Amino acid sequence: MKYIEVTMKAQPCNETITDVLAALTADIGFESFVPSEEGMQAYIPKALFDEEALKNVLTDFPIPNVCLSYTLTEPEDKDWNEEWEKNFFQPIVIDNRCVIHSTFHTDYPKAEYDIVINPQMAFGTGHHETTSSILAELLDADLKNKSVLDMGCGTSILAILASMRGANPVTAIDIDDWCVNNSRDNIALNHINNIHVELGDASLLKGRKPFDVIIANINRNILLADMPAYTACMHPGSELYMSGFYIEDIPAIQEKAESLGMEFVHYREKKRWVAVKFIKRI
Ligand SMILES: C[S@@+](CC[C@H](N)C(=O)[O-])C[C@H]1O[C@@H](n2cnc3c(N)ncnc32)[C@H](O)[C@@H]1O
Repeated sequence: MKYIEVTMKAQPCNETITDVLAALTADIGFESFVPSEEGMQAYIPKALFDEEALKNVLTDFPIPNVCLSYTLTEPEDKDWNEEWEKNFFQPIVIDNRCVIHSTFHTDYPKAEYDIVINPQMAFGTGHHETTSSILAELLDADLKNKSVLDMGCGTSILAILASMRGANPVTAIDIDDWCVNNSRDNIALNHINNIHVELGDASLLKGRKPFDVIIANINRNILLADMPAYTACMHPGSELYMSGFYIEDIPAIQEKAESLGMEFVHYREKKRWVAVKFIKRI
């Protein structure tokens, strides 16, 4: 898949501004973000790129007195992958229990769960706050023999940890064929054989048997739109973990979830990004 690289400059520039910029551009389809001192580079599949939507995000930027500009390039897939792997992906340890590294890392800490990810263009190395918060939730959850669905699986990092923690069977779904292929590679790299990967969205869930646990790290608007499809394949007691939105989005997410018979359990916050846990009651 061809990606567009957009270099955005903000004046002034700080972490809050790049976080808000990442959240707003994620809502219009951007998938990967690399902050810099002057702003950030963001990546979007060429097929999804809508320059007018980008201009609107920059024009309507909610933080006052920020001057924003952008330039576009179309990087070669291979160059981008090599660049990203060399410069941006360092091994990461979650809660002292789970290490995530790539095949090109030789020196990384040992941990109870050792996950190998070659992310290429897919989202999900454990570095983003949303991924690490859900990984931490999965480390705390009882997943033994539970059926798990990972919606918006990206690299399938969450599905892989769920499987390592005893979940069975595991289904991983992503709307992006690059992520589906990358998931299959990562699942094989980790010698896992109970994750079934599918290309598509929430419409694939119609008529499915209930899952014991559903994980969805996507974004606020997609979660609000797709939550009815998720809860339609849950039973009383099923757990739903969601991330990809900010702390101020919790009331909207909670209201929707409760209208679908879900009970709020708790949330985790990292740099204003949150992961929430719900249990289906009816
Ligand atoms: C924020 S990434 C999360 C990746 C990974 N699960 C993680 O936690 O790091 C969101 C993923 O959702 C996928 N996605 C976007 N819209 C979707 C939809 N409607 N249904 C399923 N997947 C979707 C994107 O392609 C992307 O891989």
